[in-house]
Amino acid sequence: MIDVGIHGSTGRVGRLLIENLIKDKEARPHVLHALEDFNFTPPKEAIVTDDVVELLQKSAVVIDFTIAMGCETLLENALKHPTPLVIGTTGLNEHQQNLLKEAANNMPILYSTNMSLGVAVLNRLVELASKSLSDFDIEIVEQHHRFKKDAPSGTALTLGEHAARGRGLNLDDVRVSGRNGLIGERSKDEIAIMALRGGDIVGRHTVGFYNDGEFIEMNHTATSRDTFAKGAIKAAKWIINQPNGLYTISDCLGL
Ligand SMILES: NC(=O)C1=CN([C@@H]2O[C@H](COP(=O)(O)OP(=O)(O)OC[C@H]3O[C@@H](n4cnc5c(N)ncnc54)[C@H](OP(=O)(O)O)[C@@H]3O)[C@@H](O)[C@H]2O)C=CC1
Ligand SMILES: O=C(O)C1=N[C@H](C(=O)O)C[C@H](O)C1
Repeated sequence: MIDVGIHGSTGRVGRLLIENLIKDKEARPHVLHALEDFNFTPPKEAIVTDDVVELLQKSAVVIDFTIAMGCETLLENALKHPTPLVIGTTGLNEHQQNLLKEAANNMPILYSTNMSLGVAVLNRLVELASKSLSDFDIEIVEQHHRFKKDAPSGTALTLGEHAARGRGLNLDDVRVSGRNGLIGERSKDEIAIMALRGGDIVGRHTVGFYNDGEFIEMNHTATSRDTFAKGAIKAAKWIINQPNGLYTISDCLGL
């Protein structure tokens, strides 16, 4: 039985991780890290703690769905207490992304801004389309629920990175985050990533390739957060058998 630790246990995804792990035959929710009280009843046999070191020391693998600062704390402590990690938290800044790469020298880490198979495939399709449709303008729109704290979504940024890579570009050099006022004509290489927030949208991403006389739009819509929880649990079972390094859900899915 794989003893799974959850960082972000009281969250929207954390709760689903617990619910799925309770039903799992190979893994169990063993250590639940929580800063605030649960708004549901956690499994009585699980260890509940606010100590991230205890979380790392008593888990065979830790799954993190928190916020960027929480993920940073986990990574800093994991450097001293190496443990296989599955990280889904988005909105990581440059320092936190570098910390992730440093930690991956000491333990296997799977980091994905989206744990669904559908988005993993969409990333590959976007990179191919970007390369093949070299004269098409690329625009990305993401839609999420009103509670989402970071923007644009990590998924949208990853899609943008694949689109840029398809044209030999660096997303940081060509990304447009908003348009307002007399901004002039659109440049050929720019890739816009726009965020919409409202309601209970789980996650919807549209990548459009627009040219004179025609356009293509590729869309992924998540209709249940369970998709992400199931993907993360699959990743947790996989990462514990990997050598130290930084992996994505595509590695786990064999894409
Ligand atoms: N990769 C993927 O497939 C997906 C990624 N995500 C990402 O996962 C993250 C969480 O999403 P979601 O579950 O909706 O968010 P929630 O706000 O519902 O949950 C966040 C969790 O993090 C905890 N937390 C907050 N601050 C800290 C901290 N400093 N240290 C430790 N824990 C902390 C909260 O605990 P408390 O309530 O006690 O403060 C809560 O349990 C986001 O970054 C989101 O973008 C979401 C879905 C899919
Ligand atoms: O916050 C969310 O809900 C989600 N966040 C992830 C992201 O930022 O891409 C993944 C998914 O879209 C849901």
